[in-house]
Amino acid sequence: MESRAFFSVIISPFWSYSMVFIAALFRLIKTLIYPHSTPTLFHKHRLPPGPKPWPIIGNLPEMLSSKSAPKWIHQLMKNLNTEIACIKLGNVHVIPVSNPTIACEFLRKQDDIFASRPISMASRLLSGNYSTTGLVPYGEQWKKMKKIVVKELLSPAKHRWLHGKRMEEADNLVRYVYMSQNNNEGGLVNVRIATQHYCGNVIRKIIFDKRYFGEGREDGGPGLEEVELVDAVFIMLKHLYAFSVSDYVPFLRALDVDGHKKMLENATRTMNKYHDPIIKQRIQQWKEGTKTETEDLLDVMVSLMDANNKPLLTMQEIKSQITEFMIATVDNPSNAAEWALAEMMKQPKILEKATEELDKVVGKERLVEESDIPKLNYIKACLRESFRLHPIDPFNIPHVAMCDTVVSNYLIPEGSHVLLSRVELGRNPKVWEEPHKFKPERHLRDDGSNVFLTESDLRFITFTAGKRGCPGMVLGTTLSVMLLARLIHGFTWTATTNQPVELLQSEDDPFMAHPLVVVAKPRLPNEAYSLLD
Ligand code: HEM
Repeated sequence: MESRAFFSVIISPFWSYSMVFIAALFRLIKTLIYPHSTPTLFHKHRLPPGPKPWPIIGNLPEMLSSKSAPKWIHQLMKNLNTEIACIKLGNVHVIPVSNPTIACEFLRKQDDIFASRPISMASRLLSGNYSTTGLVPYGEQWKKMKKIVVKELLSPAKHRWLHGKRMEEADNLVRYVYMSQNNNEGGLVNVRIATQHYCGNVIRKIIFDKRYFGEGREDGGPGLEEVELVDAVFIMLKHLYAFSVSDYVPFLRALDVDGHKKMLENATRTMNKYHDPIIKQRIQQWKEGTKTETEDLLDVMVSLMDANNKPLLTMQEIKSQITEFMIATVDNPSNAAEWALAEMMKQPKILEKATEELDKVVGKERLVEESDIPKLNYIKACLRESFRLHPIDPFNIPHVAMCDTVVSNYLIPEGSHVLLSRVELGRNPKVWEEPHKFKPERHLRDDGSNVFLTESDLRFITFTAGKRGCPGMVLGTTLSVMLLARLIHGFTWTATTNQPVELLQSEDDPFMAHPLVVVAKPRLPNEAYSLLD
């Protein structure tokens, strides 16, 4: 009798409707929080450790009250004693990582799942509404552009084809430093200007076959136009993936609360002002048949045809891909060379060893050539050390999870933004002995074999690995090595008495706090520089 009463309660219509309603409510709430969740993963695994999020806004209040989002994230990981964390910004799970084994799980083992990029105000603006390669979420557009970039624009054959243009700029670099001489005392050189503009000149030269947009300068230095353009590139870089609050709180988007949008629009306008007329004219020339010879990468882009003999790239794709190449080329090599030279000046034995290598491989009768690069292992070790210790960005470009998955036994929900920490990977004390010391020897191999700038084990970040790995590896290596090698081989470098070299990082970004301004004196016989006339 009692059991009959019990079952009649259980199955009474009121109770069964209530149970169904409660279950549906739970499911709705969960779907709102985790729109595409995989139930078993959510049962079995926890999110990586992290601060407790507020409803809806997540940990945005803590992030906004910190001076710098990257520093706040890194400090938080230290406080939690973790090498992988989960921070909620609005509805987005942000997953910072500072351990190479975990980093390899994301970018090598589960590369297919993490091959997308976030949607953000800055990436949309800079990529021309996602018409490029690097800033574009995974999909057909990315596949199309990556194929073109790898096979048509940055292929080994194109790299060889563009050798002459790169060498012209390597000579211009030496000319610019050489022309700073007053008398036998040497000349004062702002190394940051020399390195940033060398990179800007090379990419401009190989794309547009042009180094100056305006009159230029006698000494080979940047004109006003080039200064304006490179400044615009660094504004773009600073505000791309810069934790803009409106990316996490959609209803704030129209307000541009942190002013990032305005700054990016101005920078884009500057770049377009110089690039657009050249691109438009070139497209016209090819259309009219007044240009038929392929002389630079812009010609290659304009003349690529699809199966129906129609242009493969739209004007927007050409414009935006060129902007992306500019952003991708200028920052890493210039920053690595500036920091490397400063570190080497602080440890003269290292500078001496690098100079000895250069004299042995190149001699003193000529300047460094690209064909010397394979033999310059110590120079490459110095550059690796600079990339490890002084990365230009605190984090790698974000990768986005395309479905729920488990990494390092933690749940990583679909849509998570994975941020490999360039700073903390390179300085992880479990991986690197004396992590804060500039010690190029750690990158030399016992058997004396070739040193590369690539680091596929992700113990620090240069070009990363996998689907979204950098397609500019060869060009990036060439630029970095030629830059540092030519500066060190061609000149002796000393600090001025009133401005000693200080290895101090800027509060706001990964640059040296003060540009490296030091005295350069030619160290080769005059004949070695004669080709520069
Ligand atoms: C030393 C120089 C360079 C370094 C250290 C570097 C580093 C990187 C890194 C870390 C990424 C992101 C990889 C990832 O998401 O995991 C990347 C992507 C990319 N880089 Fe580079 N890069 C360099 C030079 C260049 C150059 C010269 C170009 C082209 C002119 C270039 C074009 C690209 C492109 C298009 C992507 C996006 C790839 C994709 O999303 O599929 N990079 N680079």
